[in-house]
Amino acid sequence: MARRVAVFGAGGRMGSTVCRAVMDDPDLDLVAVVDPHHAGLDLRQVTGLDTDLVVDADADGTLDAGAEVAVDFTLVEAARQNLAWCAENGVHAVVGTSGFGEDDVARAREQFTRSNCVIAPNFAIGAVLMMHFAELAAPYFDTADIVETHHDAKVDAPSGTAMATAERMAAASSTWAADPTTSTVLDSARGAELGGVRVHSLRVRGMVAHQEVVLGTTGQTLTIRHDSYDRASFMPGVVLAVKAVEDHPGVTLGLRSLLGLVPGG
Ligand SMILES: NC(=O)C1=CN([C@@H]2O[C@H](COP(=O)(O)OP(=O)(O)OC[C@H]3O[C@@H](n4cnc5c(N)ncnc54)[C@H](OP(=O)(O)O)[C@@H]3O)[C@@H](O)[C@H]2O)C=CC1
Ligand SMILES: O=C(O)C1=N[C@H](C(=O)O)C[C@H](O)C1
Repeated sequence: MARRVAVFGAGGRMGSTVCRAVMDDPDLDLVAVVDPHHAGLDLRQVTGLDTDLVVDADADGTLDAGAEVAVDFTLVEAARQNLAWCAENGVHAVVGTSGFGEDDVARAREQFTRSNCVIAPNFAIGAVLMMHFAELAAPYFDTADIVETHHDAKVDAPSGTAMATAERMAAASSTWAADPTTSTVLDSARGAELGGVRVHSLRVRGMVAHQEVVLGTTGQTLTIRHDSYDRASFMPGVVLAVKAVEDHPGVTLGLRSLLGLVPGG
C-alpha cells in the first residue's frame, strides 16, 4: 500500500517541489498539506499541481488524513513545533529545514519515542558526498575555508550544509593552522569561524544552492565543490528518507546511513 505523506510548508519553494515529487511516486500518497499563510487555498492554486487538496492552517487535519510521514521544509521556529507535534502523535518526520542546533537534536531524541525522524542538512546526493569527502580530507590539510552560495531569498546564514560540513571537519581534525590575520579593515572579512574552519556566506540572485570546500597545505590545495542548479536535486533524497524513516529508529542525522556511507544511524 502507498505510504501516506503530509507536507509542512507546502506553499514554499521546497515544499511545493516535494508535493510534486510525492505525487509523482507510485509508492507515495500525498494526503495533507500545511502552510498557515496559504490556508484554505487549493494546493492547485498555490503550486499549480494537478490536485484537489486544500491547504490546512495547522497539522490537525494531517492526523484525520491518516498521514504516516510528515515532511517539513518551513522555518526553524515552525519546524520545532511541527517536530514536537509529529513525535506526540506518532507520525514519522523527515526534516530539511535548516537552523537546528545541538539542543534541538537532543530534544528530538527525547521526543521521538513512538515514531522516527530523519533530519538532513542537505538531501542532494552530491552534497552528502561533498560533506563526506571534506571530512575524509580534513586531517591531511592545514587550512579550510567553506564558501556557500545561495539564492538571495534565503533567510538563514550560514547554510545548514555549511554548518554541518564545518562541524564534521572540525571534529575530524584539531590541527588547523592559526589564522594569521591581525587587522581587518571590514568586520567579518575572514568569515565566521567554527573549530578552526572558516565559513563564508554569499547570497546571489540567480543561484540555487552551492558550496565549495577549499583545503590547503604546503604547496597544494584541494577544492571540493557541489552545485544544486534546481530543487529537483533534493527530491531523490527526500523520497528515499520518506520511504526509509520507518526502518530507522529514533533520530537519524543526515542521509549517510540511509545511503550506506556509514553503518548505523
Ligand atoms: N535539507 C535540504 O536539502 C534543503 C533544505 N532547505 C531548507 O528548507 C527550508 C525552506 O526553504 P524554502 O522552501 O526555500 O523556503 P520558503 O520560504 O520558500 O518555504 C517555507 C514555507 O513554509 C511556510 N511556513 C511558515 N511557517 C509554517 C508552519 N508553521 N507550518 C507550515 N508551513 C509554514 C512558509 O509560509 P510563508 O512564506 O507564507 O511564511 C513558506 O511557504 C529552509 O530552512 C531551507 O534552508 C532548502 C532546500 C534544501
Ligand atoms: O535554503 C536553501 O535553499 C537550502 N538550504 C539548505 C541549507 O541551509 O544548507 C540546503 C541547501 O543548501 C539549500
